[in-house]
Amino acid sequence: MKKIVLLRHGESIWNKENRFTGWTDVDLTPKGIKEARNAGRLLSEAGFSFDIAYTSVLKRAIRTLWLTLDVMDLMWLPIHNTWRLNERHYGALQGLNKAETAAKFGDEQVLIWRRSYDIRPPELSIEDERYPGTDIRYKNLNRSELPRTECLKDTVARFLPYWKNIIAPQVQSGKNIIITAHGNSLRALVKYLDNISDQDILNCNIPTGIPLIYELDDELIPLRSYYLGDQTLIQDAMQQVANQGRSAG
Ligand SMILES: O=C(O)[C@@H](CO)OP(=O)(O)O
Repeated sequence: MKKIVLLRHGESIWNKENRFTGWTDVDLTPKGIKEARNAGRLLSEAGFSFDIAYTSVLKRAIRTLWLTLDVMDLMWLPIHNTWRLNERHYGALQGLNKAETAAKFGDEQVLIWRRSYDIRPPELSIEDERYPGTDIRYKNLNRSELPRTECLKDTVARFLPYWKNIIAPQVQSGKNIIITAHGNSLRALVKYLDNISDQDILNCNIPTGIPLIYELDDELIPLRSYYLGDQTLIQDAMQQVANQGRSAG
């Protein structure tokens, strides 16, 4: 049996401010730092160790991984950063407050933008300062790879080649791996692994800073998956993520 660990970054500044984040490179809050350290503790206590780590090119995920590995005394571990694990690009919604956007456009519309599988949020123009084309970390990407907005289906399409060609062969060869990434890039992987329908993925919300363990057979088909930690708190944390897109009244 193979095991992989998926970890969403700890609380970020824009999680706390309830803003659509996407590819915006915001850092962790003090609570997010604590969550990342706690993830390391939970993993150590459960006897996990790793051979390779994968993360995005966004600091909230990178720092979460560093803190987790620090607690586990694994800072020497090779880390592979890829834009393919970045959060889903939220287009022109990036920076807007989620509850205010729901008050303006309705809870239903915001739920569609946040969780529908194949409907994209409004896109950025390439002149917009939020467009990733001028950011040096993406200089080797071509125009067609640089998103102006993404739905989850787009995130699945850009992440899956990396899973299939880079990560899955390592898992199959027996390496223990951790993937530290984002709510929606991890939903993309969960959808693929568990073969969740386009409709049902709407109800999947991944909380910050809680290790999600997948046990897989030799074909990398999941045998079971579970979060490490207090299960009641985890259910609450998932519900909180779902509620972020609701208007206050
Ligand atoms: O804003 C974002 O980029 C994501 C993750 O924080 O949010 P949501 O859960 O609304 O998809």
